Amino acid sequence: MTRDKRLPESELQRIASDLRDDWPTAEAVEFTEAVEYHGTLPAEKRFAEVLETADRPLLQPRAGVPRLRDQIELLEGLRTEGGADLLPTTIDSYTRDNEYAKAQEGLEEARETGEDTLNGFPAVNHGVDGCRELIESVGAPVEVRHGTPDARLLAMITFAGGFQSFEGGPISYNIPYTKRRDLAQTIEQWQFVDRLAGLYTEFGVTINREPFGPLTGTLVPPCIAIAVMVVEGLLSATQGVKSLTLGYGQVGTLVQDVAALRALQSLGDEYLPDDVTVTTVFHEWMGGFPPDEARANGVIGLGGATAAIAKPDKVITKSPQEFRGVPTMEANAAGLRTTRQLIDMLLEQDVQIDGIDAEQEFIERSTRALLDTILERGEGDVARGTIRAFETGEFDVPFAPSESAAGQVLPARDDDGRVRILEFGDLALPDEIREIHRTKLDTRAETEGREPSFKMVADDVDAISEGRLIGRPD
Ligand SMILES: CCC[C@H]1O[C@@H](n2cnc3c(N)ncnc32)[C@H](O)[C@@H]1O
Repeated sequence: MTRDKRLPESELQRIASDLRDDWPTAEAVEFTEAVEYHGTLPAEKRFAEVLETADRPLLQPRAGVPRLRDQIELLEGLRTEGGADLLPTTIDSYTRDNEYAKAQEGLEEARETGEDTLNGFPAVNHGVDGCRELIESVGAPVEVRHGTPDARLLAMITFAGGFQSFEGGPISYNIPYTKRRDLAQTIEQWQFVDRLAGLYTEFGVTINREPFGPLTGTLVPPCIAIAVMVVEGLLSATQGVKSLTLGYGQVGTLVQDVAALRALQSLGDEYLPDDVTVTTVFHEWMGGFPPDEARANGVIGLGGATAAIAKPDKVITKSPQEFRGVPTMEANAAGLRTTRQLIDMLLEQDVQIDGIDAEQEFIERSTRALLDTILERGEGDVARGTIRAFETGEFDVPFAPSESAAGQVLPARDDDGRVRILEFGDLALPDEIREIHRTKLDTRAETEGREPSFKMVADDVDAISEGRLIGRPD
């Protein structure tokens, strides 16, 4: 039975040795040697230290191409042309599905043709030495960004390869990313990842863990996103992780985004153990982008402005080519500079906005209601409680492809553009909270002369890519 219990070292070793059979590059992973290797890295490569000592929000893009030299060139370009403070390595989608043989084919084809045949960096195929060459060749700390439900081998190899930050979690990389993965199974697989990160930490190499805050990336109610972050943070902390960056995806409504980021930090500090350093990361809008690059820059600029007011520890930036997909280095660098411009212009201003405190209190009250139910369903065990609450629908994520989630929750924006809940399903929110959502959606319905309905949800999903925030009827 899945429990929120620290994985015994014997279990960690057994699983690691089984995983070695999954791809030949795993042979090179040797824990003690890897700890020594990390010890040779200079301070400016230590991810947690750079993040946790910064005096302003740090900027980090997403970026991943198949070949090692190209990845090095790309990351150095984003650092020097874009001003990235922290660097990513976005992993390809074959690797995310543990399809290492297909990733190998793609890598070999990329090497033959010079084409980017994969949509990311196949770190398992590059192996420990390839990862180390990458880490040594770029001028900033690097995080593994991916979307892998079973990320155990990827963690083994990238941790040994010098990476000191790793995105994802058992809910945030299951519910939004897969259809049939069993939640209990992904919780256990991520307990391995977190125990390995915890073990490196105990040997003096702090591995930063970043649960994936945006979830399905479109109109996710802040209380749901934050509840998932706290749950994944608790599961990681049990395994010995001491550096946690909780994430949140911009919804585009300034007051709600600032309130949500403040609630995220406050609830993270409250629920997670005192010896864990909790930081926050703000993902610029993860929904559909306008095709027009000037408008796309406007969306990115709003993200920068929001970050300047809310002051998260980190911002994941977007590019003006988001509508098209994977950006060029130049466009990705431009997204970094646009964000930086807004932050640098706004950061020192004393901006007072009414309504943020009230929204933050509402978000915190709603998040606590969800977390209380999860802990109650698990009789104090957050792993068990999470599984049960998803089974009953008391915990749920809108638009989730996963069969582990009921998928009954439907969000829609209120008259102010803030994300509210139209359909609750069995979500564990009490009536007085549900009433507030309904009242706010009724106000919008009155303004628009229509009933609150799924049509509002559909209109809101496309609104920003169409250049506005709320999907008002024409
Ligand atoms: C949750 C991830 C979605 C975002 O992740 C970006 N993304 C995906 N793959 C790459 C890549 N290989 N390089 C740069 N950005 C990438 C997409 O554009 C989107 O914004």
